[in-house]
Amino acid sequence: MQAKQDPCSHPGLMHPDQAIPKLLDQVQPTADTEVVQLNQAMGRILAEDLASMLDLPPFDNSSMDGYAFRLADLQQSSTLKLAGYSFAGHPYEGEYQQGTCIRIMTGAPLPACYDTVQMQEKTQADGELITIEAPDATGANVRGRGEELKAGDKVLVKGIRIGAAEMGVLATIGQSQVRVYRQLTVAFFSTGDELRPVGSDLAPGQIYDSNRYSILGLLQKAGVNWLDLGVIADDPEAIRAAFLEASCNADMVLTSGGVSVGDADYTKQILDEEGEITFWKMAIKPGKPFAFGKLGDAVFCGLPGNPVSSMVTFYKIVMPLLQKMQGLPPQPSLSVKATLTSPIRKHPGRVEYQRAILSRNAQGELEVCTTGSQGSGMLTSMSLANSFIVMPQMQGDTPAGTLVDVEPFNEILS
Ligand SMILES: Nc1nc2c(c(=O)[nH]1)N[C@H]1C(S)=C(S)[C@@H](COP(=O)(O)OP(=O)(O)OC[C@H]3O[C@@H](n4cnc5c(N)ncnc54)[C@H](O)[C@@H]3O)O[C@H]1N2
Ligand code: MOO
Repeated sequence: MQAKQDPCSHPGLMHPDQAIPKLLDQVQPTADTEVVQLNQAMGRILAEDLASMLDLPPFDNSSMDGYAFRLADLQQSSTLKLAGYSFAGHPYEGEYQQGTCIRIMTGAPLPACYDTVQMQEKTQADGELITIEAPDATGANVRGRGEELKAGDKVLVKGIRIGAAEMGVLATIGQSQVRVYRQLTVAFFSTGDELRPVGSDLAPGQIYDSNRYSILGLLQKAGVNWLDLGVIADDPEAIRAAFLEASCNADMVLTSGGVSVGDADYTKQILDEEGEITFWKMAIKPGKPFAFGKLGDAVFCGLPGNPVSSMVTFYKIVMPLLQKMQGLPPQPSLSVKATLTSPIRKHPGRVEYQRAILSRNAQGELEVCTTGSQGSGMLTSMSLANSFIVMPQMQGDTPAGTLVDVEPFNEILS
């Protein structure tokens, strides 16, 4: 018997693997850049390749608290005479004398002509006479000038997002300012007469506007400015006015709700009049009625109103669009195979992103189960999950024990 088709699917809906690259072709990376102080650079996208201005480390130095000496001197005697001190920031400035050693601290410059360091624990001090256990090789416990990087070596490449490690690397190479791409602005509004702001009372038939907050969270993770246009009533003129304001002030106009076929679903209709819808509906669950287009110079993305649909379409479609517009290269998603521990119910027709918990069993093998009911209004299915099970478009019901594709959430969703 043939599996029953997904009632929400219909022939001609494009597979996300085909549709998303087509949408990506319709947006361009910003060309605008600005210079920011290093302490403002976290999360920004680097707009230039950067080479080190210095050797790293900039001078030979000790990796241990101990004594510096010439290894050859230890062949004459294992006891050397203390000739001076080298502290981090206060190098030894005397000359090398045969048969001597220098008290040296971690990070302190290795004095010229001394070639090796022994850690304190492998030495014995008797006044100024230091007995040293010979290390295996010349250069032991020495971090050589330029061993990490030579001046002129490329350190960071254009198009990376500056994270905590990059902040440190930039400081290490002496970069007090950095050129980054302009931060994009995304204008957001939700539509729906049933929506009320959190903190207010609910009348019968009303619900809280939760998408505003889940989408705000995602936009913050995306590293863009957020222009909040609030909740717009299901009124064509109010939606039109919001679109016009948004398109004048933002690189992307993002909306939630009103993209399906209901009597009050005006978002798509008004956008058709004021701008251009170039794409509507793909074979994805949840999120089929996702809409895409242009509004003036801004890109338009219409997220379906169902709370899980809006998050999934943001993650799978809007996020890669924003990444490209920000100047980031494509960020491939990680996929692993895991064994289903409970059956999955699915109609053939759309690729499904089932919210799931990925873990390792006692044998160390990857296992996965769904978070339970998968209704696209059930936002707790997202908050319980750490991954998506990605079910192929024409797959039907799937028994426990099947090996399935799983995409662990990346930093955007965690
Ligand atoms: N006859 C059909 N009906 C529907 C279809 C279809 O193909 N034919 N598609 C369904 C699918 S799939 C989806 S997804 C939804 C999307 O509809 P809209 O984008 O028009 O969204 P709304 O109708 O405005 O809302 C849907 C649902 O989500 C709730 N919602 C909306 N906004 C918010 C918000 N900001 N915070 C929390 N919850 C929100 C809203 O109350 C509705 O329950 O259409 C199906 N229908
Ligand atoms: O595409 Mo919808 O998100 O299934 O409810």
